[in-house]
Amino acid sequence: MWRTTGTAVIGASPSLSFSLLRSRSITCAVSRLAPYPPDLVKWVRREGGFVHQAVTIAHVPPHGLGLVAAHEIPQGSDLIGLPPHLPLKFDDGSSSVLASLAQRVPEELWAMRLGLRLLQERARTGSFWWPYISNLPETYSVPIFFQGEDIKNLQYAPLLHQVNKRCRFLLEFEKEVKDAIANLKPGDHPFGGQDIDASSLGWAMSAVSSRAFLLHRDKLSEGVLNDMPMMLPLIDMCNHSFDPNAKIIQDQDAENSQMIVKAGLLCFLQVVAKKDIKRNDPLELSYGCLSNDLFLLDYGFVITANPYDCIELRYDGALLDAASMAAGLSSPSFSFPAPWQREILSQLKLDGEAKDLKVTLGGPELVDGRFLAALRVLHADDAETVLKRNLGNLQSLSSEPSLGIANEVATLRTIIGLCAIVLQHFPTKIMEDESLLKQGVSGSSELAIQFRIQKKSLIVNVMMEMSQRVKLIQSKESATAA
Ligand SMILES: C[S@@+](CC[C@H](N)C(=O)[O-])C[C@H]1O[C@@H](n2cnc3c(N)ncnc32)[C@H](O)[C@@H]1O
Repeated sequence: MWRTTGTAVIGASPSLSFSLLRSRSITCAVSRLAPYPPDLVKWVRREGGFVHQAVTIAHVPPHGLGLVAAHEIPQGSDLIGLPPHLPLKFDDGSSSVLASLAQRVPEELWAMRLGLRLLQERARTGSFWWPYISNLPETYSVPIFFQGEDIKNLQYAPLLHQVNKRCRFLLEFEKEVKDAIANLKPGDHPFGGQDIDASSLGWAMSAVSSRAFLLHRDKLSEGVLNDMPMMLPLIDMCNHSFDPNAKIIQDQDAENSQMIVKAGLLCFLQVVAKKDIKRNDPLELSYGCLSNDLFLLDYGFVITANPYDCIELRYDGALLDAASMAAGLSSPSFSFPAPWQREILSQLKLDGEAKDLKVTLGGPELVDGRFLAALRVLHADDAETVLKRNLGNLQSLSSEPSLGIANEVATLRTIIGLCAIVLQHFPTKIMEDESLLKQGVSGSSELAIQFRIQKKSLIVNVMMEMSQRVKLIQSKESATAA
């Protein structure tokens, strides 16, 4: 039953630290662990679950497999209901060795904890979950499996940092796992005597991060719902959309012991149609309002024009001085704010002991509120006017120019200047990236290039949006003056 997931190659590129390169191609996303896995729909029904008669598993290029409606399904219909014993959770049957290994996994890499459990079931002969596990993809297109060169090709430091952190963790965790299981008796071995390496750990972590759902498990004593990641067979065949036609419903009523009765079956949770679904439509869920960084890191894909994508910047006075000079503004004061301006920067947590200098551009807000307020304040020279204003209003792009037209234009032009500087720091231009894609590249290179194109497009969009605002403000001003 156990199939090896390839070998880890450390430091695949001379300039980048780590990658868990596999020997297999990552583009073969549809290839499953077993060549002919059992029918998942039949298994779920046999185990007491409910599957709408129109729900089928099909190829949904380029997303791999997905659920598709074989005929029309009206809004509100029950699509899938799972009984409580079908989800794969960490606690079921996990040994003490597994539990102590799980404790060594940092909170942010929670997927690795459930991944240990998945590896345990993957190795167990006759596992109850084999019909589910055998249907899982054999490989994942997440960047921990990219060639070192493709990690570098992402061209975006915050993501490079995350990828390297994950790779480093997996390589260190491999040693911890090997040490923990080295001298165990065969009966105590959590992975049935199988060897575990960074690559198999990476496979399990990616299987979980790309498929698990955080669900309410039980209410703590204070009545607070405790979230727990679970793998939901069949439901996790749904692909992602920001405008999904299906949603997951879980009964949150503890008195009701988290059960829903559907079609005479006792279900732990269910998927229902949010809209009327047409014949051949894919059934889609929303994985959340995530940036492309998270989609790529956890799921191995990138969304074009993702409204939740953003770029992370570090608030830096010298950089902002350069940005306002690039925008043609004279005497910038970002590097040496006046005491009253520093006081406001501290309130915005962009100065002082509790400072958090990470700011963002893009996403629904377009410009990070704290950052926008700081720019407005630092372009102002009259403390009295600024101190009369509400700090909340200063953080909003939608409000009227709160510190006057000249201040607003200078603020927006500084953002445009900053965007120009950030764009210049990317080693390639969008046009070059697009022509590379046209030439044809490997699956991981394509993802890396798509990712950086999206980051650059986002910056261009912010620049365009800011320029439009400048024009609008100036035209309003000249109309008033006329
Ligand atoms: C929960 S699984 C969905 C089932 C999966 N397509 C399969 O073949 O098993 C999530 C994975 O599906 C793919 N996927 C889902 N939604 C996608 C989307 N909107 N664009 C690209 N790939 C998507 C990605 O490979 C992702 O890691």
